[in-house]
Amino acid sequence: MSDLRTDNPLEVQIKLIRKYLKLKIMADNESFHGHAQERNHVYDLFKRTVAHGESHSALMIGPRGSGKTTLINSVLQQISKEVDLSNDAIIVRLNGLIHSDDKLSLKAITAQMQLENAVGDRVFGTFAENLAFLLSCLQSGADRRCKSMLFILEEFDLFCHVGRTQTLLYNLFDITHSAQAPMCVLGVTNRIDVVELLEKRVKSRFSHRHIFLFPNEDSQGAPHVKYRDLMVNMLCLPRTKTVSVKKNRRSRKSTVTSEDMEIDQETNSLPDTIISRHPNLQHLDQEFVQDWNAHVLSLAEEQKVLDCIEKLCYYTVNEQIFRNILFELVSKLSLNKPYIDVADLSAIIDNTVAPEHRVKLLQSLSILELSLVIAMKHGMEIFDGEPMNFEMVLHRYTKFANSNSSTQTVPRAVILKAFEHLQELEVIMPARGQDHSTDAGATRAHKHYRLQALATPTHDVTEAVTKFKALPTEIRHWFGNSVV
Ligand SMILES: Nc1ncnc2c1ncn2[C@@H]1O[C@H](COP(=O)(O)OP(=O)(O)OP(=O)(O)O)[C@@H](O)[C@H]1O
Repeated sequence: MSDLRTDNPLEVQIKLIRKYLKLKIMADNESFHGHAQERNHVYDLFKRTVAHGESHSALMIGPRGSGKTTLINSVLQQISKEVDLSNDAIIVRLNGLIHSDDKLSLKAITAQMQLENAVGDRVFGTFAENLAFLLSCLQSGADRRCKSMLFILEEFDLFCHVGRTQTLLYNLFDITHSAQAPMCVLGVTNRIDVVELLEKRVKSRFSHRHIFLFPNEDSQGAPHVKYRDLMVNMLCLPRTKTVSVKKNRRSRKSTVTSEDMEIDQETNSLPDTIISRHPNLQHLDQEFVQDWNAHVLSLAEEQKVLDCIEKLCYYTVNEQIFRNILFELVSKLSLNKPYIDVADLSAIIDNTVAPEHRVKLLQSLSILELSLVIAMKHGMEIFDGEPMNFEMVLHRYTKFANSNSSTQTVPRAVILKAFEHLQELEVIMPARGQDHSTDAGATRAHKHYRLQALATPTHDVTEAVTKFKALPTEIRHWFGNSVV
């Protein structure tokens, strides 16, 4: 409430709008749209497990930010309204990034099943024994009915990583395969080849049920039109009934001359769970809401907005990135700027995509990698843009490092690794005639001697070095003085 203490009613409303929209864009991880078939599939698996005690396993595969987790949350939300989820089932969520070995996973499973006390000081011979004990603890009631288990394994590919035993997966899939207990194991990943990572014994117990979530696959029409509609639904504020926006008397920018335009009310409002945590949001003035919605609709009609979104879609169709853009846009709202500015949208999209991307990539390099880029830039300046090989770059870098007592000496193998990483990132690329197998000489040449050229414009390197805050001063000086 404290941030709403101001006398200016317009300012209060803008703050409320900003807060509401920020929550809607970022904090709402339950409202899912599209992919009805895939969603039904997951719903079906979970519902059968919880309501009929069946056992299932499946993998959900889709690129980053395609809404995999949101889909699962929305399904669980729906099922919780239909059955008593908290009493009939236990949901265990594991993440391959956090639960990096079987011991940690088992600890998390025990904690999420609330069986720490039951386990106590007990020592188990094998992983399977431990898991069987946990499951037996769940059998309750006169008929020894077992609670259903929903295992959601995020970053599933990391559970099958090289050097990691797949005991957890083996045991979970074994339970679903032999239907020992009502259990659904759902692995979530962005690696399409994930099944290839499974051990033979694990693979044979997996149901091979795949649920793919590819952006745009389920929608007709161009992605930028879909995103434009998403923008309208994200930015519009909810009203009690289906919204009918007429040209508003106070909306200076509104170009909506049409009769009524409808806003999809289902995806438009925040879930009650979020609203109840922020009671202030109910103080939104309906007149402001109407005015704001008219503004958003008029924005969506502008050709420039569509062009900007089309440009973004050319580079990426990741909804998470699009939401980040909307979030930044909403954050700019203030008393001096009560409406969304198309110029801001354009600038944010430009910042998100090229050419700033290259500068950001350079800034994300390690100090050693950036030093090699600088060494290469100097070398190419001296030799009139001639490409250089690893030995030449190494020579320039070592010369600088030796003349600078504060620069750490790095083993040659580490420098070579950094050089190869630059190649992978395509910051440097094989010089012409070096990249095709037809050039037998070049392919036969040892990798240390293959000629490489800087693939990034030098002004990008200059910009990256200038803006690189953590760059040691001597490297900054070296950059400005190629003779060293
Ligand atoms: N179809 C969708 N419906 C609703 N929100 C979506 C959808 N697709 C993406 N999002 C939004 O995009 C963001 C990322 O979604 P989410 O975390 O579910 O993706 P993910 O596929 O699980 O990503 P990761 O692979 O990184 O775990 C969230 O803010 C989510 O609300």
